[in-house]
Amino acid sequence: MDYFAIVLAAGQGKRMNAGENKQFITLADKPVIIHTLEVFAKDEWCKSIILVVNPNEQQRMKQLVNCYSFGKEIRLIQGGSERQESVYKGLCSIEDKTSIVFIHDGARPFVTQESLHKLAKVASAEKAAILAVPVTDTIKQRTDNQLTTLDRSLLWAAQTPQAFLFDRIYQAHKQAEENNFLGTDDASLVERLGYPVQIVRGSYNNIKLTNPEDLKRAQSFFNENG
Ligand SMILES: Nc1ccn([C@@H]2O[C@H](COP(=O)(O)OP(=O)(O)OP(=O)(O)O)[C@@H](O)[C@H]2O)c(=O)n1
Ligand SMILES: C[C@](O)(CO)[C@H](O)COP(=O)(O)O
Repeated sequence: MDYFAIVLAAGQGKRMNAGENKQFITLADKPVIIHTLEVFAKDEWCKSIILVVNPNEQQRMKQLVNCYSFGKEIRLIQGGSERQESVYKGLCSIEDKTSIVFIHDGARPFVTQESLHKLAKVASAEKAAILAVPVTDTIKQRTDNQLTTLDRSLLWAAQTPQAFLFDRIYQAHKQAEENNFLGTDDASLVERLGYPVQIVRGSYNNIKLTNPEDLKRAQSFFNENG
C-alpha cells in the first residue's frame, strides 16, 4: 500500500490575514507545516514526501524543515501561482509512474494515520479516492435572485488527502492544463474525464486552516489532544 505524498505549502494564506504564509504559524510549539509533515513522516506506507513551496520562501522552508528530524526524504520543489499548478509541478517531479500519489494541503494538520490507511487501501483498489464528510449545514444555491435548497443527503464536503494512481491524476492534470480548466480540488479534474472517484469517510476534525477563526479551533484541538 506504499504511496508518495505531495504536500502543498506554496499558497499565500491571504484569507488567514496573518501577514505571512499560514504554514509558518506556530500552533502547539510547532509551525503548521511541521505538524502536517510529521503525520506523513510517521506513516510507514509513505515512501517519500514532496513538499511544494513558494519560490520566495524556499530558503526559509528549507531551513525550517532541516530543524526537525523526519526520518524520511522530504524533497522541496517550487510551486505555482494557483494550487492546481503547484500540484501539477509536484506530479511532474515524480519519477516512479506506477505508484499511488497522495495530494494533501499543508494547511490540514489534523489528518490521522487511520484515515491515511483507509484512503490508501481504497485508492489502490479503485485508482482514485478522496476523504470527505457528509455536509451538516443546509446548502443554498443562489442564481440571480432565485434561491434554491440542495438535497443535503447527496452532499459531501471534500477534504484532502486525495489519492490516485499516478497515471490517472497525471492525465487529468495535463488535460486540465491544456483545456485551461481550473478546479478547486484534484478529484474534480478526474471526474471531468468521466472516471469514478470513491469517497472514504474522513473526520470533521480534518479542517483546513483557512480563516483566522480556524486557528482558535485548531488551538483548542491541540489543547484537548495533547
Ligand atoms: N499556489 C498555491 C496555492 C495554494 N497552495 C496550497 O494549497 C493548500 C490549500 O490552499 P488554501 O487553503 O487556499 O491556501 P492559500 O492559497 O495559502 O490560502 P488563500 O487562498 O487564503 O491565500 C494550502 O496548503 C496552500 O499552501 C499551493 O501549494 N500553491
Ligand atoms: C482541496 C480542498 O482542500 C478540498 O476541500 C479545497 O478545495 C481547497 O480549496 P482552496 O480554496 O484552495 O483552499
